[in-house]
Amino acid sequence: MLLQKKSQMNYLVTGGSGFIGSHLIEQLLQNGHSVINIDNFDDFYSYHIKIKNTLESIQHFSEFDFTNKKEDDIQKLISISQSGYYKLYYQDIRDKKGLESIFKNHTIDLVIHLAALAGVRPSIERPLEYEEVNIRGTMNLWELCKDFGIKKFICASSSSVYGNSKKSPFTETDNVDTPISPYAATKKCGEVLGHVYHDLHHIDMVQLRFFTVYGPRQRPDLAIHKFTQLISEDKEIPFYGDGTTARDYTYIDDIIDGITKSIHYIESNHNVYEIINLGENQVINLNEMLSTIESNLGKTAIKKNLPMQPGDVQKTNADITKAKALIGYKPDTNFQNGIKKFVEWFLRK
Ligand SMILES: CC(=O)N[C@H]1[C@@H](OP(=O)(O)OP(=O)(O)OC[C@H]2O[C@@H](n3ccc(=O)[nH]c3=O)[C@H](O)[C@@H]2O)O[C@H](CO)[C@H](O)[C@@H]1O
Repeated sequence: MLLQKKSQMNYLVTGGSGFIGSHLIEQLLQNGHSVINIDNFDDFYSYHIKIKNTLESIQHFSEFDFTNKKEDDIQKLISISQSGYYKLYYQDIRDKKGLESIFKNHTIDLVIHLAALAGVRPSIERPLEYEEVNIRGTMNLWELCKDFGIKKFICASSSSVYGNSKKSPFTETDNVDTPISPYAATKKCGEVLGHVYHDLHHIDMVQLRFFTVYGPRQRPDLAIHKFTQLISEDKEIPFYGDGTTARDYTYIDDIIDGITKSIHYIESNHNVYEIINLGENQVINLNEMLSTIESNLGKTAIKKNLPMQPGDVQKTNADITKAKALIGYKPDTNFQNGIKKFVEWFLRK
């Protein structure tokens, strides 16, 4: 269980049972802070994975006996995870009343908002739900920050806001008026509305543009995890396009470094509104990504070639000059090492 350390700050993390959130909470707790986790255990992927993420984030390593009744399992998780330093709320950010009772019960120094409906391609099927969660849900949090006087907010944005920009690498001052998926548009909208709350209500804000994050606990729908799973089961992988689409894949430890440095930055400065790219500034195409996984697994993929998917951008590449200069961001995981660590985790889990 948790180390009982002196608490320094009270952080509210939304989406704290997800991939990035659970790593962040683990780090914050290890640094002696108190954390409130709000997560709705959305069925975008199995709640079992989110329960395991949560337990790992609080360093609870005993077996969890799943009843396979979601509500019961989550209640059990809540009862074993609560401590003086960690509180888990099974709560949807669309439900403002529910959120309000949490804000009433706690003194919160800073919100780190990671909860979202993620995934570019599913957003084309369910655009209204993406709007409800990613825009209205986010506004609910800002409304409550306004009402409860919470002045520090870090928000997850995405490299997808750059759309099919031909300019490379992408800098924060580039025009991002041409997103190509509902998901990307909701993230851009979050940046814009966030500025309104900063300007009108003096909420200091950092918007982090994450570039396709991977590593242990990666979401199972993201290509690196999905390919690794399918190859290991000798199943076909859906391979979109001709293999030339490319991403600035970012290792989870570097993202956590970027978030914790953003926390330090926002806590030490006033009147802040910043958009910051968090990537590696390293472009890997789909062919290279696949061959790196294959060589780490010691297996060859069975490829099912499919057309490029609507909403998918051709290439991403983060200019991280601003992140380095402003917050001291220092990513240091190259793709080969990152995949090696990911596959080791995958084979262990
Ligand atoms: C450029 C962009 O929008 N990036 C965002 C997007 O990740 P991505 O869409 O970049 O991540 P992904 O892992 O889904 O896809 C990576 C690469 O794999 C390809 N692929 C994917 C799945 C599959 O079954 N077969 C296949 O070939 C896909 O075409 C792409 O070239 O969404 C994430 C959240 O969900 C983050 O917000 C990323 O910043």
